[in-house]
Amino acid sequence: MPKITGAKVIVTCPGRNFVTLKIETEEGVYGLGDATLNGRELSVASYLQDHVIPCLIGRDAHQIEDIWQYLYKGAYWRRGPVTMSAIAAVDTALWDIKGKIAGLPVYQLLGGASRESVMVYGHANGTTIEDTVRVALEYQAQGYKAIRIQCGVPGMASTYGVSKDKYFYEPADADLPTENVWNTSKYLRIVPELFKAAREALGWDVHLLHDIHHRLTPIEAGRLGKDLEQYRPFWLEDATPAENQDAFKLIRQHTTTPLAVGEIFNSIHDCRELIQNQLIDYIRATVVHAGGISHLRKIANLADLYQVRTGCHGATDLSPVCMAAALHFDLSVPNFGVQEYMRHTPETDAVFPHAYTFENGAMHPGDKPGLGVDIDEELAAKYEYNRAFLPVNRLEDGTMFNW
Ligand SMILES: O=C(O)C(=O)C[C@H](O)[C@H](O)CO
Ligand SMILES: [Mg+2]
Repeated sequence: MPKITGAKVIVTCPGRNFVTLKIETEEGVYGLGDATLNGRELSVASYLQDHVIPCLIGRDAHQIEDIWQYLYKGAYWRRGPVTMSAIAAVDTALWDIKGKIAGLPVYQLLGGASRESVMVYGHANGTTIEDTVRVALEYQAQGYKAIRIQCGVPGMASTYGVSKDKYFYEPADADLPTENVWNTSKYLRIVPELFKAAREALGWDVHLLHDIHHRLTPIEAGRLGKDLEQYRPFWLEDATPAENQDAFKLIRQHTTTPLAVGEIFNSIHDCRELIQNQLIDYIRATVVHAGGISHLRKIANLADLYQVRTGCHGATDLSPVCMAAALHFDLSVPNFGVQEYMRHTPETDAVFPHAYTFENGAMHPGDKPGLGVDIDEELAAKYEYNRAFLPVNRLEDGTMFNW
């Protein structure tokens, strides 16, 4: 049996911080897991270093489910983003090891390919509607079949999803949280205009997505969903904070616009009622924050019973290790919807060489044994950790709000 002989946590910052777990076995086979939690990276690094790795040594790397249950139930203090990101990293690394030993890409271990490739969506953003539509046309020209559109709001200095850089979006932008300011009514006026212009320019054969990023009340989300129905959005994401899963009942009463939620979920319990009551259409949970491949499969299996499809989170703060694992999952899962794909910078790609590819709006994980991703530890060591916080958000009167 492939006994675990060691494990290390590699923190590197090629433009942004990433936390990677590397698990080694006595046969010399090692596996990688992404453990990056944007703005709280060192919490997960410590959780792994101080509370997980000592418990892994000597275990059979093939026993993925038993180790998962041990780390989940053994913690006593269950769930939460730090714990579940740490468990995710272990789970992902063990699937990597199992694939390498079997000589198979991980998707083959998950039941094989259920499709030729994985449809992805890119991020078109701009300070004005015209800017955003112009960038969306560039994505369409690159073959993207699905494009997220986010534009600036007149009268607001900043808004979610609009960055200086057109391709590399990194919200964790300062050593202490940047303070953003928000105005819902200005936002609600511009989004229908954005979709109108986008449909006129791009036509109807491309999927258009939008991320509200937790900033509306349920009734405001119902109104926006209704306003946008004529433009057929593929989904409205994070329409309202989802701690209260019942809140989505109110949105559902007012609109048929599809709803996606879950990038900040870390276990099946965060979305069970949303799925069972068919309050959402896509579940955004992903490998790195929702307990790894093993737990994400359980979420997807529940979702499949209710015709809810996957739409895994894939922002730049999820490392290429997570992207590789997500693509193996996406290729195999029966109720696949779409995969988010925010490109990483060349520096990041150099630290994490990988087999996955993009072509004509779709991706494939490749057929290398395991996940098909590696880490160049020497290069990673050149990029020191650099503390960076996600912004916070206040209303114009100073009230603390949702970022
Ligand atoms: O990619 C998305 O849909 C996001 O909402 C990006 C998040 O703001 C980002 O991952 C936070 O670190
Ligand atoms: Mg989002």
